[in-house]
Amino acid sequence: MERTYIMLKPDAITRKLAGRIIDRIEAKGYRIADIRVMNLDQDILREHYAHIADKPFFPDLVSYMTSGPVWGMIVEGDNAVQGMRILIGATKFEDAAAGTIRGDYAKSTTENVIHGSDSTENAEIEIKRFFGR
Ligand SMILES: Nc1ncnc2c1ncn2[C@@H]1O[C@H](COP(=O)(O)OP(=O)(O)OP(=O)(O)O)[C@@H](O)[C@H]1O
Repeated sequence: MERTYIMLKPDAITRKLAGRIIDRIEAKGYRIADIRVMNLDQDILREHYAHIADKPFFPDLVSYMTSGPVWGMIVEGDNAVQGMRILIGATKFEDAAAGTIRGDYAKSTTENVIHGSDSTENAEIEIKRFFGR
């Protein structure tokens, strides 16, 4: 059993896609072990996105991620980290395949609906960051 940190981003919530996305996660056999509605601030985003904080698109990313609440989730299952990344699809909007969550719903590379941890190590760091455990 593995766990990963998944976050439905503000556009997923305002566009009322959360139910459909959670359906796909559960249909794949994963379990939502915890869920939390949060409003993120600049400080936590600087920490979470430290690897891209110097990129030119970072200010747009912060205004997008603070534009409304996000739903943070702990998702559990076999190979959950890699499996969720496959279900989510590519970061680049134009590369996200049809049938993946981003391929079907993302409107741009920034407004891309969902986040998933990229390694088991980062999953544990992110779960601690957003759930404190
Ligand atoms: N070239 C870009 N232009 C605009 N926004 C970008 C770009 N690259 C990344 N982003 C935004 O920053 C987020 C984090 O980028 P990262 O490179 O960590 O991709 P990711 O691991 O697929 O995404 P996430 O960490 O959200 O799961 C992306 O999900 C996207 O919202």
